[in-house]
Amino acid sequence: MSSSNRKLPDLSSLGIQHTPCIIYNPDYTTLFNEELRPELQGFERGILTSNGAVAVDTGIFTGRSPKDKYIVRDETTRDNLWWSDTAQGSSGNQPLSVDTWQALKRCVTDQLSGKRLFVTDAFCGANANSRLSVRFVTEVAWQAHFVKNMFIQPDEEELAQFTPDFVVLNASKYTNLHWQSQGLNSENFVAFNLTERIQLIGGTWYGGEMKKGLFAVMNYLLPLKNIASMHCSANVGKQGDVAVFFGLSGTGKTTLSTDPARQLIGDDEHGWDDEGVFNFEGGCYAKTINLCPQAEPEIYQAIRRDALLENVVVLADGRIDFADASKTENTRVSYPLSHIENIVTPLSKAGHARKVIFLTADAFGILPPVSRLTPEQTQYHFLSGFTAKLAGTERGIVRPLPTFSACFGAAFLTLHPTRYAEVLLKRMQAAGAEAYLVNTGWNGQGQRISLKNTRALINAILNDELRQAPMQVLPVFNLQMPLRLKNVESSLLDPRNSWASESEWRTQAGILAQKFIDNFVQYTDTATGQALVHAGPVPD
Ligand SMILES: Nc1ncnc2c1ncn2[C@@H]1O[C@H](COP(=O)(O)OP(=O)(O)O)[C@@H](O)[C@H]1O
Ligand SMILES: C=C(OP(=O)(O)O)C(=O)O
Ligand SMILES: [Mn+2]
Repeated sequence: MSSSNRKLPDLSSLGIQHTPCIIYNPDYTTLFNEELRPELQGFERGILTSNGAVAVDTGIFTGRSPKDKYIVRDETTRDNLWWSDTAQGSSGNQPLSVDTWQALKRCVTDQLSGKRLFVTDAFCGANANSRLSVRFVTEVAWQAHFVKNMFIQPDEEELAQFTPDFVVLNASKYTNLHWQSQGLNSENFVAFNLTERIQLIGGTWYGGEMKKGLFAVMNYLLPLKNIASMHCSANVGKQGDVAVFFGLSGTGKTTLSTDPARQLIGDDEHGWDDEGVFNFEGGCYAKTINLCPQAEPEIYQAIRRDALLENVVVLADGRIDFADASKTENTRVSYPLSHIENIVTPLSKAGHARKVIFLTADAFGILPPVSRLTPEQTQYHFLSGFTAKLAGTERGIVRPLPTFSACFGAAFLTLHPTRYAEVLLKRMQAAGAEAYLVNTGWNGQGQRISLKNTRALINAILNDELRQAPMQVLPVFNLQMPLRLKNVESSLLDPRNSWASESEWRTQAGILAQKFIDNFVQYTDTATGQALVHAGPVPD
């Protein structure tokens, strides 16, 4: 049954008792057979699709549930975490008492006791000196498959020496009926204890909680070691030129980093240390809504045996209807990096980044498709993290919602945003990196810029055409944008052209500028923050 002959892990020290059977580090064939077992019921059951990949439904939760996320407030975290209940802005880190943690842990370990369990050991982080050795315990086969796809798979030798330094206990089948008396948000919880180094999951089946959960843990550990921890994708060109693409969900990190002309490092979570940029993950998690084989051939072809589809509609003949959003807009596929042809191997790492691209999906039609940022604007826009939240990835978001998400990933930050800005700035300065803002969103007519045009703009950044292009300055936002580029129509470069008149653009730009200013107030209690205000928009 298990692909590893090693001694089975001891779960009783975690409080999990009477385990009749452990499927330990299952290989892909074992997982495939487990997921398709005909007796499986409900959300546990996989369906074989015509391209060879298994598809599952993740239940009521088809996205993360940020309101159900908690971190134990104790000696480890009390003074250094970015808590949700401080005056300095609002983070997603809701404090949990040690007592409630213990109660939740008991419920989770009770749920997992006496069950046939999947145990998966994997790394988070490509570098031995900063990676986490994570043990995932789940009842559900496809959850083990998800983490096998998304995290870095140890080789046989590494498995033989594997000692977990973080444990994820996933009790997605458990419902917490005591949530009200415990002062929690709902019967679902995603809870972290950084002293015990354990994540508990109850109620939600969404695999993204494990993926982004460990990202939040890396976001805690790495900046303390002066390593930048970044919500970005990354790739490297033939000359060894590394680019990172920051952006909130749906802005294009996965799509735009998957570029046949450049080797992919990773699509979502990276660190930047003295050697360069490295991936935390071993796989990609791509959106599949309206996936078009012509526009995104690499991702389309990655959907094959060993990939795991989520919440897609599978037709009677096994084909997938990628246009069907009836379960969710956030249909997904996870696959190991090896499903993409042009990747960095054997480790997903490369040198220092020369280009830092901030992806924003502006739903207001105000920001230019591409602009070049000064060092101050880089810090300002990194701390602001403006974008529109797209439907699907988070519970309750059904239409694009303008939002400011610090460091383009506030939901995953464990420390105050300025910590990430400081480390990134240091790394960028040392590498002589330049920053650009790329708007992958909508214009004044409500049309989204085409993938083809965004790709052309990204190429112009990466091949330095944009550096040499004649520039003009967009008023209000004071952004430097190119007047002409070879492979895109010039009129597209100035967002004002998509409005009926310049004055209409100006009116709306003023409204958006005010939102930036209101949001930035949270940073103006320090001299550094004060000094950055002038790098932001100035309404008329
Ligand atoms: N101009 C564009 N740039 C990037 N993505 C676009 C564009 N137009 C449409 N899209 C679509 O938007 C989605 C971007 O999502 P994705 O790359 O998964 O974002 P992220 O990885 O940042 O969450 C994809 O479904 C992609 O096909
Ligand atoms: C999986 C996620 O990442 P992204 O949408 O950025 O790819 C997420 O935010 O839950
Ligand atoms: Mn992505």
